[in-house]
Amino acid sequence: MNMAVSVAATTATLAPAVAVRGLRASYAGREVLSGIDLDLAGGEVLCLVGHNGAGKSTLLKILFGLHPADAGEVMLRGRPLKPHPSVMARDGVAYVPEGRGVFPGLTVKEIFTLALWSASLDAGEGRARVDEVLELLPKLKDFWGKRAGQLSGGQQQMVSIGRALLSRPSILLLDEPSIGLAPKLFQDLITPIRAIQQRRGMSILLVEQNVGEAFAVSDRVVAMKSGVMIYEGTPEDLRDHARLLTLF
Ligand SMILES: Nc1ncnc2c1ncn2[C@@H]1O[C@H](COP(=O)(O)OP(=O)(O)OP(=O)(O)O)[C@@H](O)[C@H]1O
Repeated sequence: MNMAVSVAATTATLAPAVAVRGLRASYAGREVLSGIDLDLAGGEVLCLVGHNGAGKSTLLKILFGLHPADAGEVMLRGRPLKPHPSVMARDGVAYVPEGRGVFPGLTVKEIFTLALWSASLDAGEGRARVDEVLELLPKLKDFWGKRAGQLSGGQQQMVSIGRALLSRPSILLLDEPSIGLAPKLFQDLITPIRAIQQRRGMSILLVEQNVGEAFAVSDRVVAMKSGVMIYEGTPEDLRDHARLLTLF
């Protein structure tokens, strides 16, 4: 066996799905991330919580290549890289932005068709992927032919997440999926995602304000405040730290 290859393969297996070190970022010269060190393990659901403006969305955007870092390093499965949306998507990362981001004039079917087309999947593979997502989120079938702009916030959120799952990501970046959703609707959405995450060993970085529901599906929690991490632990630990919970 080639020892160098074997060691490299082992390192890649053990490496976190995503790691950032010393990450700094700003908007127009105002620093909003001030040295973030974070690991997202393989198969882990990590919930990022914190006040409005703490920098959570910016961190997700940097990881998908939608905002540049001023300093620091991003590693994907142990490999340093400069994130760019096309590179990240090719490497199995999917990003669901805050606010859904679905085209209001297209039907759900058209939105999925467009996603399959941009992923250059052949028709057979495309159908299999759609069937898989519809099996996971069967409620999508109820509004399959409707324009996204006519759907409720929760339904649009489901479309947005379903579209992201079409690519069978190994790493899912989810920015506040609960926004505008009643707790029951959020549960309907997050429970099947947690199920597929466990089946496939997918890693999820979940930004949430709605800590009650989000903690129920998370393995670990990181709290941020004003661009720095202030706490890291299990959801149970954080619930026990009432003082910390008042911070966000
Ligand atoms: N496009 C932008 N231009 C300028 N400043 C921005 C921009 N986006 C975010 N900011 C600022 O960067 C800081 C971090 O914002 P960010 O959206 O990352 O925080 P957040 O923790 O996700 O907040 P929220 O929970 O409200 O979404 C805030 O002060 C915000 O005002």
